[in-house]
Amino acid sequence: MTEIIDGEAVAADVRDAVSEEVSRLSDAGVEPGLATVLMSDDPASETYVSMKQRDCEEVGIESFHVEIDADAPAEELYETVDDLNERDDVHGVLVQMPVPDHVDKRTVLRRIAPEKDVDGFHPENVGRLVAGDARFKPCTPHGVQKLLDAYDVETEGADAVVVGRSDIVGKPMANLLIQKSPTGNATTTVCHSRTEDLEGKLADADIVVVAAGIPEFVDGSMLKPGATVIDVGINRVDADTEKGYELVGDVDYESAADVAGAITPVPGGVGPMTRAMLLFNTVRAAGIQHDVAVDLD
Ligand SMILES: Nc1nc(=O)c2c([nH]1)NC[C@@H]1CN(c3ccc(C(=O)N[C@@H](CCC(=O)O)C(=O)O)cc3)C=[N+]21
Repeated sequence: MTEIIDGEAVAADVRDAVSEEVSRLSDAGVEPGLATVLMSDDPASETYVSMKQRDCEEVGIESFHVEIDADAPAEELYETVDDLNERDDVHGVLVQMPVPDHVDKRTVLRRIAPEKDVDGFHPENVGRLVAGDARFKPCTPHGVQKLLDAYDVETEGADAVVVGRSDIVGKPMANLLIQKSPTGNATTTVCHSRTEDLEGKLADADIVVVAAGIPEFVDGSMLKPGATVIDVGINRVDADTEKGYELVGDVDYESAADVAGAITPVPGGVGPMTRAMLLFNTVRAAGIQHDVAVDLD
């Protein structure tokens, strides 16, 4: 039987653990706060940001939100980040991606104070992760790691294939999988748009993480029977539904579920974990900034 990996359930457990740490911080006089910045008219981005605010409320994290006109000068975004960096009540700063074309993404990511960079995208935090001394693990790969752990998926010595090499998912995911740790130690292959023989790489994979950004890119015929399949894709495709679209992953769920040993659904798989790990990082950030020990790992 194929096991369906319940991201909502594991995310709820993470939120419970975060809530407890919020209480401990509060006893120490610290109220953790997260600021989200949105510079986009994209409806999906608006949905995600409002979900993040709702999550904060649920666990007792103060949330602040700044919206900037999508056609405002880039400097306005940079200065907003500077202001949030300075504020004592803001422990985490997240600038929702993507930002408009006239904004330099690298400048934004460098401008966020590394100790408030709860996405883990600042070069200092990327470097620390690669060096095996992570401060904030990027939320999506960290969430995947938690899912694998929660479902006792053995990574040690496993053959893992990551499909996609983005800075926010593919690269950090591969880094976590190769690390010398009980949740790492996998033999990891990273495939991407120039990979010659994706089928050949997937055929032997015990763990497959797909973050290609292409709807239903991987299907069951490409998987090793019993493989654990983690679908990071969240694609809105036009459909005759109330909202006018449906969410599909980067994996063809029907065919993959027939072959896989365990699989994440979309929605309800990796997405909720990404949001939960953001709360986790925010509480860690507050702990670091106020020198209060936080019991999360
Ligand atoms: N600075 C930054 N940090 C991010 O972490 C970030 C970002 N920018 N830009 C966009 C992506 C995307 N992302 C999602 C997180 C959760 C769901 C999620 O919870 N999805 C639900 C469904 C949501 C729905 O109904 O649309 C699910 O999969 O079950 C989706 C997408 C975070 N991102």
